[in-house]
Amino acid sequence: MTYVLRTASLTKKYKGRNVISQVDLTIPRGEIYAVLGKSGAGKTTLLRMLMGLVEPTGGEIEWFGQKSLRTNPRLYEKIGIMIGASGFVPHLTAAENLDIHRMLMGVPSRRYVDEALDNVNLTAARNTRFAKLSFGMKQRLGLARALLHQPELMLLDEPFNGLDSQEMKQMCHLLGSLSQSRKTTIVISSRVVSVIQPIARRIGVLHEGTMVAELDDDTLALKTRQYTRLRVNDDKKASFLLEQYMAIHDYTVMQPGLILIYEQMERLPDIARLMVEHKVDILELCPVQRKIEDYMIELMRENGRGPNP
Ligand SMILES: Nc1ncnc2c1ncn2[C@@H]1O[C@H](COP(=O)(O)OP(=O)(O)OP(=O)(O)O)[C@@H](O)[C@H]1O
Repeated sequence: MTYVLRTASLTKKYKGRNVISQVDLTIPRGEIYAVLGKSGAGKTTLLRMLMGLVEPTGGEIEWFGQKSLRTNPRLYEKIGIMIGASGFVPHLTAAENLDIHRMLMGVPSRRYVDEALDNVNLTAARNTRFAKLSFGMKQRLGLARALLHQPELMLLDEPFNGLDSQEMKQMCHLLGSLSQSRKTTIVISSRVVSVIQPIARRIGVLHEGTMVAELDDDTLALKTRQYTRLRVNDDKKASFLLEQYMAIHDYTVMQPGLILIYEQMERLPDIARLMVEHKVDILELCPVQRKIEDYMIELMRENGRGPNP
């Protein structure tokens, strides 16, 4: 497998305090990797180190197998960066701003500017001065700049900030299709898990500078799947009844009396009837859809780093 980006024991200290601690990442070509964490977790610091904008205090980063962007500046031709909508000239239009970037990146054809504007739905605003664009439009222009030169690796720090849900969906769709059609590798940071979950192949959960977990999409689907919660006075008898009368086998007895059932969600009334008919007392019976946000909080607690109040 070709790895586009790797870090080993990547660490950043500010004033003697670890802001990023020993982060190991291995990101293969074409993957969308999301760095998830609440405010202050260290996402921007991590992304800025990956962008070559912040010098690590310790550890290593490898881009396309090379250890330094400074001594290999041409690597930037393969990398698209988005840090909000900073660095645009306010009195130039959206298209003019992108054209500057096109020239800087040595992209020969103006067609790329039109294509980038079209990709982020900003064709109609191509002649609008940057200062007059809405916040969301500025964000989208930032993304257009990051993808204009068709980079192999995109590093996007909180690209969804300021976007409405429709715009977020469009951006997710665009990033998903870039990763599929061009095999673009995308590292994206966000505070909002529900936004990035649909497109991320893996999510790294960053908490107080430490990567507390890395979850692939199968694990996430499993951890957040729907189930029926059944609490009874006799879990052995209840389990027997579920298996014998309803052919339910995908369940776990979590603790004495508490059964989580992962199949036949629609048959909740049948479960109730079965238990009553066989004189099993039902103390609780309800469908549960665990939200991914709840799972993340649980994860942090498990790691002894419960979220701040
Ligand atoms: N230049 C700096 N000097 C000192 N401390 C810094 C500096 N940059 C970041 N920090 C600190 O590092 C920690 C992580 O900040 P960072 O901006 O990376 O977090 P974040 O997860 O991106 O947060 P947010 O979601 O709010 O943008 C914070 O405690 C912040 O105060």
